[in-house]
Amino acid sequence: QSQDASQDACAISPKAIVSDACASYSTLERLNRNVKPALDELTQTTDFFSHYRLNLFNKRCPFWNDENGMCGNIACAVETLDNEADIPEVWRASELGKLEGPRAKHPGKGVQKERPERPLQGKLGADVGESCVVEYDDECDDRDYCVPEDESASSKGDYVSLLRNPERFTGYAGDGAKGVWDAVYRENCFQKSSFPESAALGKITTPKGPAAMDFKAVIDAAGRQQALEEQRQHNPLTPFVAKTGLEHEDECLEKRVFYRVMSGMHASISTHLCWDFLNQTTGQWQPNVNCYIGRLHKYPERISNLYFNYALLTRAIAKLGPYLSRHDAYTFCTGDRGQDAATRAKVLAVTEKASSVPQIFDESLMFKNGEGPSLKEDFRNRFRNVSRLMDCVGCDKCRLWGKLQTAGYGTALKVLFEFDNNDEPQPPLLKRTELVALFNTYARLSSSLTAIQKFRTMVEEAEAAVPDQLDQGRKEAEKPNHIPDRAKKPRHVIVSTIVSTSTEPLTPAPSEPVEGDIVDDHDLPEYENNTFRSAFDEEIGKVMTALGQVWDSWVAFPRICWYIISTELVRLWQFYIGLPVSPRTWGFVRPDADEL
Ligand SMILES: Cc1cc2nc3c(=O)[nH]c(=O)nc-3n(C[C@H](O)[C@H](O)[C@H](O)COP(=O)(O)OP(=O)(O)OC[C@H]3O[C@@H](n4cnc5c(N)ncnc54)[C@H](O)[C@@H]3O)c2cc1C
Repeated sequence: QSQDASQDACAISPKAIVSDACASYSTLERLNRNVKPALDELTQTTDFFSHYRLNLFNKRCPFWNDENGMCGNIACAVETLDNEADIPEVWRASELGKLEGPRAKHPGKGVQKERPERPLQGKLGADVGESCVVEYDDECDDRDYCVPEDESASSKGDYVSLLRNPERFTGYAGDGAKGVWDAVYRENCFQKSSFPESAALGKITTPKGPAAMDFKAVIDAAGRQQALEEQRQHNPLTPFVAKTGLEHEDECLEKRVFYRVMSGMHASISTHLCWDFLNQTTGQWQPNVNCYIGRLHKYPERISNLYFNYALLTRAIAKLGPYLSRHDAYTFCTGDRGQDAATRAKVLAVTEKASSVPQIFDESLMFKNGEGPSLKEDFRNRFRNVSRLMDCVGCDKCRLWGKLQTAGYGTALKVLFEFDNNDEPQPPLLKRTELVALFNTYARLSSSLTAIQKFRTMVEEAEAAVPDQLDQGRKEAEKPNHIPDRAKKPRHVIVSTIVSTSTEPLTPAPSEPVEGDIVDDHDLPEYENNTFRSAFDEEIGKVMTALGQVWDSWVAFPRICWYIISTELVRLWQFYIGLPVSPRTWGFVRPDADEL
């Protein structure tokens, strides 16, 4: 397809290229409703796609000493959840972040050669056909966007069950988590002129090499990111305006796409942790609207990036369909033909549905014009650095999903940019881990889209409920950012009944309305502290009013005494000289409860 034709096809607005994906929000939501059942079926009912191999424990963070950021140690847990000692052990951050279920080690080369029919050394569980899970060692490819899992580790890692370790709230927060996100966004600083190629983070080849210095070299760029963030905070609360990444508008498409992929991944993780949030008061897993408002609803651009990622992955999956059906090399369960055919059918059901919206994202526009071609290598190296950064995530479950999702996006980029490369007619074959990561990342985005829609409904319901109860004028004056008080209240958000539109696996709908939130105020994100601040201000206001009343009564006291004495003297005189006595005009009255 020609570039001009695709530009026309994308021309949904005068600034067509800025919107980057050629589909509206509602089109993507409709598509998601169509694809999601098949995608859930694939990722939740097949052994092949519900187990992932990764090196979770044997790789150290190559960029800094990450010991302080580890959620496994109690210091991190105390940092994120105050009074942790008072919380039952199973709800502590260090526990929530742990992996569950049996794990099996990747077989060594010798074992693979000797006993290919029964390759795993560990046990994954009775229901798992091992031949559907194992991955044979493949050579790495220059065209990879992620670092191979065994790059710096002696072990090839473990297979873990994704179903037994859902992505959800873990309590991982504080400097460790923030440091990783900051470093991820710093990778977006493509500054070829001021950032020499030799210092590019993508050139890091050894852990603990020049990387730490390079991070310092780009620290200025973080200031710009902060400025953008402040700019974002002033966005009006209209989450679905077509205002997609405007602050990146001056950048070329490639740089914008890089930022969007990172931000969209971050938004998806935030969505899942808000949707599957642990209420430590009741012990229930449930959506936390307040968390959603603070992390996503107030930032339409983040939601837009999430939708952009959905479009990007949809395009990659659709593009992969013909390759998966054509190439015999893709077997999903070696040694079990029946299961192989069943899994293949489920894969193709997803790729077929994903192909139902053509022109969803046009990758042919990337790395073509201007500085585009020279950016490709840089883009790939930066993406590899992000995948290395995932080893700095100090919480097992978060690291699992962080690694899986970066690998998933890396695979999508590989499919988009390397599969029809005219210079290299032979497309690279995908490894098992890449396929599993790609489809599970797509499933994550799919769940995020569903959760975002439900969250939006909850906020709308909360907004609609407020005018009945409050005077409209007072409400507008009191509501910062037009978020209803009920929706903003930090510790007592009532989650209204969730309208279920699909067989959403993430939805732990509460049986009855319960209060949300568990984090203590000093560690709360800004949005939650804002509400604490307003409550504090309100209390101070009441104290000041009370002090004013006490002061007024002290000032009035001599006057009141004089009034009582003088009227009583008049009444006494009237009585003494035989006149009718005037009725008493004062008395002792107890204040009622409201006045107190
Ligand atoms: C790879 C990774 C995986 C994680 N997985 C989990 C998990 O599974 N469960 C869990 O409970 N926690 C997880 N965390 C932690 C979680 O993402 C947050 O870091 C944590 O909840 C603290 O949130 P926060 O409000 O301080 O801001 P953070 O989410 O840490 O964000 C840091 C800063 O980045 C900016 N920002 C936030 N969102 C976006 C966005 N979408 N786009 C652009 N900028 C943004 C904001 O300026 C914000 O202040 C993970 C962290 C990482 C690094």
